Amino acid sequence: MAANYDAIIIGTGQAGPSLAGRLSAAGMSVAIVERHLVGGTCVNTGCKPTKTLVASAYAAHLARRGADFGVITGPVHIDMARVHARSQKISEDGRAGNEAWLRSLPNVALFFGHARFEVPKTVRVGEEQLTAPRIFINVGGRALVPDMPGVGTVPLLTNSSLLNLATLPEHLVIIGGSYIGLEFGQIYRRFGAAVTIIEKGPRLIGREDEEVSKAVREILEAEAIAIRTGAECIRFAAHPDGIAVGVDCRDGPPEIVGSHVLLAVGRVPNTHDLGLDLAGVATDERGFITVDDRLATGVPGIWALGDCNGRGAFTHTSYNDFEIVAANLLDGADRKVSDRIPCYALYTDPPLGRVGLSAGQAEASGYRIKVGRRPMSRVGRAVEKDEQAGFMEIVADADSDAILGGTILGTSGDEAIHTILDMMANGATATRLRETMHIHPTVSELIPTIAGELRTVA
Ligand SMILES: Cc1cc2nc3c(=O)[nH]c(=O)nc-3n(C[C@H](O)[C@H](O)[C@H](O)COP(=O)(O)OP(=O)(O)OC[C@H]3O[C@@H](n4cnc5c(N)ncnc54)[C@H](O)[C@@H]3O)c2cc1C
Ligand SMILES: NC(=O)c1ccc[n+]([C@@H]2O[C@H](COP(=O)([O-])OP(=O)(O)OC[C@H]3O[C@@H](n4cnc5c(N)ncnc54)[C@H](O)[C@@H]3O)[C@@H](O)[C@H]2O)c1
Repeated sequence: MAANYDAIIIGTGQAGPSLAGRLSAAGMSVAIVERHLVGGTCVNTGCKPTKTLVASAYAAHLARRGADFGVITGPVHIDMARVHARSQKISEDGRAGNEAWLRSLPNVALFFGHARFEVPKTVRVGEEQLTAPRIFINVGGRALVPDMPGVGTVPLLTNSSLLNLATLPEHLVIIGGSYIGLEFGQIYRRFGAAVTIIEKGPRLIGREDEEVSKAVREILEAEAIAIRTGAECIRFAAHPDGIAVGVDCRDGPPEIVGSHVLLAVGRVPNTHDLGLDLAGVATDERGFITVDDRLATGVPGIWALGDCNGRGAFTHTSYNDFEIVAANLLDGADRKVSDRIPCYALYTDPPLGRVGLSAGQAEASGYRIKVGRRPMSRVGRAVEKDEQAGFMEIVADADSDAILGGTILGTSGDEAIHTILDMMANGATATRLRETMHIHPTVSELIPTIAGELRTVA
């Protein structure tokens, strides 16, 4: 006999649990299913443990730089067991908190097991058959392990298995020069490992403008992280000293030998084993569930939220998906994915905060733009903290004065970028931004100044 609910949620990532909370508060009965750890990627193998490691790595970096600030310390040692235990504890506390909260919700049943559709409104979890008129899919994704030569013949790490390591790799070779690769690369270099980042594209974080890629590369190279871009013939083989990574067919040493190798070449959605065909739910060629602007699939009563719908790949986009679906279902709203302004941060040190269009993206979209830019070496707060790497940039429409986007690669860039985001969300012009008084001394206080220095790009 099938157990009937008002709603079924598959996955406890960044959208599912909050949605369970809203549906429960609205008086609905909810079954929420998790096959592994409550909290999903962000809490267990993503944001939370990595940002904890970023904080430990920053502490190590600052300790080594003590003399720059007149603070004389002894030699710096990293206790990897403690570093690891700290990140695990913060992750575990997050998971336990999420799980306890879910269990406390009235009319919400938490099932552990792999959920799979049998027909459009019925899901099987082990021996249980669950039925509901509304089903929300929040199954997230996992690390992509491409079929590169040598995969399967040597041990390769992903973000999940690297986070289980409580010891320091002697030489960590990272394949992929984007978010995961760059964050882990700087973290482990600061813990004392030799680090090589290998990117197949011509530059790091290839979605960003060239100036950003170049500045990030300089920041990492200044910490003695080796970087190889344009690596076209990546292959793996066992080596007496670890793992040999073939990196090039053209120039540079053709092979790099590492003690450990991390694959950071993107993510795949967890949609292949959900029985989506039995439910009639369509996916694209990469496995992302096809949704409309309100996150509904083509099957009435089934929605997809978070990384599995391909409309975002961040914790905040998944959470925003929850807000959109909940507002439309329960508050009579008409919220859409296309209403949100893209924003994200890369947690290197200094971090990269990004919102809206970059200068390159705005030009490619056909805008006539005006741009203001200032190096962090001309931002008082950055000078006082002696963290002067990077730059700040604002892009506006030269015709309408609308703010199109911003980039802050610099100390506190992940926070200060919200100044631009919130102005954009309110439809403010660059002139309004220029006229808004900010607090001294902050990184954000230079944003109005830059808005006053916008120059039209010929
Ligand atoms: C190393 C790393 C660092 C990151 N850092 C950041 C960051 O700093 N900031 C940021 O915004 N984003 C970051 N991200 C991305 C962020 O973690 C994800 O975008 C976010 O977790 C996606 O959430 P989600 O709700 O889509 O699903 P997930 O969090 O992936 O959760 C999906 C859940 O569904 C479960 N599940 C899957 N299939 C089934 C099934 N058939 N039955 C039952 N349960 C199932 C899974 O076990 C999982 O618990 C990072 C990611 C990684 C890998
Ligand atoms: N700070 C954050 O918000 C944060 C942090 C970590 C992860 N994430 C999320 O996790 C997702 C995955 O991150 P990611 O860095 O793995 O993927 P990504 O898709 O951002 O980048 C993958 C990189 O690997 C390169 N690449 C692909 N195939 C390759 C190959 N065969 N050899 C060498 N390089 C190759 C690509 O050119 C690209 O630079 C991102 O979409 C991001 O949203 C976010």
